[in-house]
Amino acid sequence: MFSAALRRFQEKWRSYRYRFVPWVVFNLPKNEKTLRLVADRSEDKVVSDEQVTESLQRLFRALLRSSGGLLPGDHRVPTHQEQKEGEVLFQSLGFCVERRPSSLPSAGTGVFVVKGVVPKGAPVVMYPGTVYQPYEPILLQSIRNPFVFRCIDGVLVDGNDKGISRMVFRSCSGRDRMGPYLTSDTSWLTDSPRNPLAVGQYVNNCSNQRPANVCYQEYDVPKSFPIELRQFLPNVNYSHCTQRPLRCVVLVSLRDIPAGEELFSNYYTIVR
Ligand SMILES: C[S@@+](CC[C@H](N)C(=O)[O-])C[C@H]1O[C@@H](n2cnc3c(N)ncnc32)[C@H](O)[C@@H]1O
Repeated sequence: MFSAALRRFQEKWRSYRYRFVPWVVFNLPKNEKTLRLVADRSEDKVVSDEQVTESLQRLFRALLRSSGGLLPGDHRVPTHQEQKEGEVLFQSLGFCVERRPSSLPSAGTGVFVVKGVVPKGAPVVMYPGTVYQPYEPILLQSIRNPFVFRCIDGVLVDGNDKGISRMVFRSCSGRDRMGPYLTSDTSWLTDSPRNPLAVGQYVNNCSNQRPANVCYQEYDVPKSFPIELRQFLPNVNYSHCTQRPLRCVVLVSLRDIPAGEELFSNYYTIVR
């Protein structure tokens, strides 16, 4: 009985320790190899914003075609094979990613490359969720929520697909619709997202044994991003009135990643 209680405690601790500041500080030296010191947002770029835009638009155009939506000047009929989002991802970017049980014991779900090879410097997955400016209220949503991602400038992205977080995302997404156009995608809240990249909140933390193969990169969606492609963006602003461009976070590959590998990022980025 005592050993069962101890096991339960150990499991809870393993899952909680990433949010326990003294543990994080004590373990920083162990993560030195992958630890990133970031002084300002421009230092955070592994690839240029233009490259991120290009990759996302290539995939979103293909997803739009496969769902039957034709782009201006585009008269192609979608083939049956294109119906599956994973296949569309493979055809457009050369790899597929999926959520699966992590290769680490008691780490829950992780994200794996399941087909093809991710080349170095590619946006591999996106971090979905509601975007909060530093002054906006997130207290309730953040309680016992390991999915809140903090950007370098204090902007927060709540990638939890359950509870209040889920309701807030759905409500903000419905609110921001522009006439016939949706400006964000709520399907990342389900088991089969329309945008197959929208699983980045499930990427687990690296260790010395499992070094990071992806890193977070913040991406502000440019004004020129086509309105008909915004329906695949898995992020929405909490406040309708925010003047800032929509913040997205992509995870970019640090090296070539073959099929079969789990993605690992570094949760500890220190802002100087
Ligand atoms: C953002 S979530 C990642 C997705 C998570 N694996 C899940 O199934 O919900 C962060 C949580 O994942 C777990 N986790 C992440 N990296 C881990 C690791 N290297 N070892 C054990 N647990 C880990 C911890 O419970 C942490 O609080």
